[in-house]
Amino acid sequence: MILTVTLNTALDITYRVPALRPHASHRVTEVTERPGGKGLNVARVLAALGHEVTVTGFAGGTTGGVVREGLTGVPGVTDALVPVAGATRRTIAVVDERTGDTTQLNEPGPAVAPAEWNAFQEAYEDLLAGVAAVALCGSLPPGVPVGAYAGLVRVARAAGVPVLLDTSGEPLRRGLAARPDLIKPNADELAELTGSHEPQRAAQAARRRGARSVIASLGPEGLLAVTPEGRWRAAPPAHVRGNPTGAGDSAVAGLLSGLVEHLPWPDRLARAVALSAATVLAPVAGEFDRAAYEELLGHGVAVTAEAGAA
Ligand SMILES: O=P(O)(O)OC[C@@]1(O)O[C@H](CO)[C@@H](O)[C@@H]1O
Repeated sequence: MILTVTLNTALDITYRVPALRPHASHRVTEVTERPGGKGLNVARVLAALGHEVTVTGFAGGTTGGVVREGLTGVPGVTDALVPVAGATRRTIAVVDERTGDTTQLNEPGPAVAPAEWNAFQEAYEDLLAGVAAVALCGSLPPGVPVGAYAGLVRVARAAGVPVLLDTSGEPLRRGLAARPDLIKPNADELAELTGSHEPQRAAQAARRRGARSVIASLGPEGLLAVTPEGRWRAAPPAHVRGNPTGAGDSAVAGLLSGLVEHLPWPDRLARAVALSAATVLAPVAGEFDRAAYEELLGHGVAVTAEAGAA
């Protein structure tokens, strides 16, 4: 069993428009709605790979109800979301059909009361018993303390559960000090965290600040892994075009599944890159194209060792 935490769950709404233009009114040609927030995306991909997953975090209001309803039909996913009085947020992705570019608008999320945050922390401790790994994913809703992830990392480590942290900004900075096993920042998040725009150097700096392993996602160039066991780059065969929403979450699912299956790093990275690219190729944001995934895993992804000590 794997646990994913999404404190700021979302109802992800994707609009397709012929062309997105500022100041203009648009006719939406297609609308899709699905349960979102990074940890829920990670959970769906893990379940599709055959893992049993429990999801927790907060859900409330009508949107929270829609999110929970949407999870009921997903085999392998158990809903352990904690109720909150405020309404779960919506996020809007607007896809420009002409260019394929996506513009993302994320609401802040519900205000979480101190009693609700305490209830979550109690539930989290109970859920950690017996899980093989936990992923802490995404932004924090208002009211949740900025050091929340640091606390959740500490509790997981005390319980002996490997912990992956996928967030940004101050919550990431504070979370690092609690020494997570793995972080998966993108190049911008890593630069913001460390002040270095050179991914190798920035990843090493993030390790010095507390992360055991750093897997930097470099967009179309794939992943850079800096770990105590070595350094690797993993890249898809060619530039993959499509909607990148959820591609990072699929990479997290690949890394986490590889961790609990005790795969060697190169295999974990190949899986993460193949899943990520197959998510970009899928027509619906946050889902992956299984045929493309298998094809990429078979021949497509190149994993190369990098020189230098980890
Ligand atoms: O606001 P956050 O929590 O950072 O990101 C939320 C979000 O944009 O990330 C996912 C894609 O990675 C979407 O499902 C989701 O709505």
